[in-house]
Amino acid sequence: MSEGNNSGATNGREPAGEEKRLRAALPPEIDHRVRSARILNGRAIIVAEAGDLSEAKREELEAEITRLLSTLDGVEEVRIALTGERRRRRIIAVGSGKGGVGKSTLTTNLAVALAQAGRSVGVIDGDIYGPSQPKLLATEGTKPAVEDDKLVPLESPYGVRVLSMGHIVAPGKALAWRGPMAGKALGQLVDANWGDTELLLIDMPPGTGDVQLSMMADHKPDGVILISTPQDLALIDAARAGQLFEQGEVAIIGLVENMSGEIFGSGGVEKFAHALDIPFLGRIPLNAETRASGDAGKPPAASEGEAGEPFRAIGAKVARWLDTGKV
Ligand SMILES: Nc1ncnc2c1ncn2[C@@H]1O[C@H](COP(=O)(O)OP(=O)(O)OP(=O)(O)O)[C@@H](O)[C@H]1O
Repeated sequence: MSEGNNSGATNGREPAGEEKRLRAALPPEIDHRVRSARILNGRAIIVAEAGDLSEAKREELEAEITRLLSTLDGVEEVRIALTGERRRRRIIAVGSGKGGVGKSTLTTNLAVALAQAGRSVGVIDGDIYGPSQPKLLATEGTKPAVEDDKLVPLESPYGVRVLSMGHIVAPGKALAWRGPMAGKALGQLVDANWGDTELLLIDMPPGTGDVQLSMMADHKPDGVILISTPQDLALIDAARAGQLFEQGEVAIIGLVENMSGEIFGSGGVEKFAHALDIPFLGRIPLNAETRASGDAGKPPAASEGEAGEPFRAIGAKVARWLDTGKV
């Protein structure tokens, strides 16, 4: 299938430029499926991944690509090859050393930002003892259905599916659970009927306890994002959490600084990331709107405002990591 150097003859454009031009005509939710795009003698040839799609959805995808590319200059015909390979669902854990550093807020908003960029994303609230995703993703008080012994994730209003222990057990009840039981409960959330969800973000409980260990044993994440505030103590704990994942051979996608600003300072996390040779993913300022919209179940990443911007930027890096293994 490699005809790299004789493609792009049309209009004298470089092949790389042609690929860019074709892909730019596709919305992100289609573009991220594209594995190659080129023009050969007026014919646009697109290879796209569709293993996770039903037959009807594959046809829709083909029709949409054809419709969008047919209008481009120099494209007389569109040929599409859909690869049937079913993509494996990816799991990314969001972890921190300390509680209260904004791990849940990051998980929610990252999920929303990635969903808006066309990914099919689910959130699992791994914080069995203090679940916050039902509130953050506006699904409080809703119970998931069970089909064939599996939980059916809830659809949040933001295009992200979600499952939390908070949807299943009465508030406070899980507090009495011992580690192994909590680990098992988390396993049930991961093994739920996630359908065509391609990415699961797991809001991990803080620290390095039993739940983390059983997660590594049973549902090893593909990567972990660590979050910390700029204070030294939080950073030291974050490094410890990072070590646990590293020992489990889970890739560290990078470190996020939260609550940057006058109170906690700014930039400390980036320096720390460099020192540990971990990619730095970005900085989320301390922002009253971020707190208020979290409490109201309206993630900032769901609207166009400034408070959503850092999450979109981090989301773009995570998307790159998913596609290329680098941020
Ligand atoms: N950048 C920010 N600006 C303002 N408030 C924030 C920011 N990030 C998080 N918060 C607020 O800080 C509190 C703790 O955040 P969050 O629940 O996301 O942290 P966590 O690390 O998940 O905590 P826990 O370990 O308790 O689950 C919440 O009230 C949240 O709204």
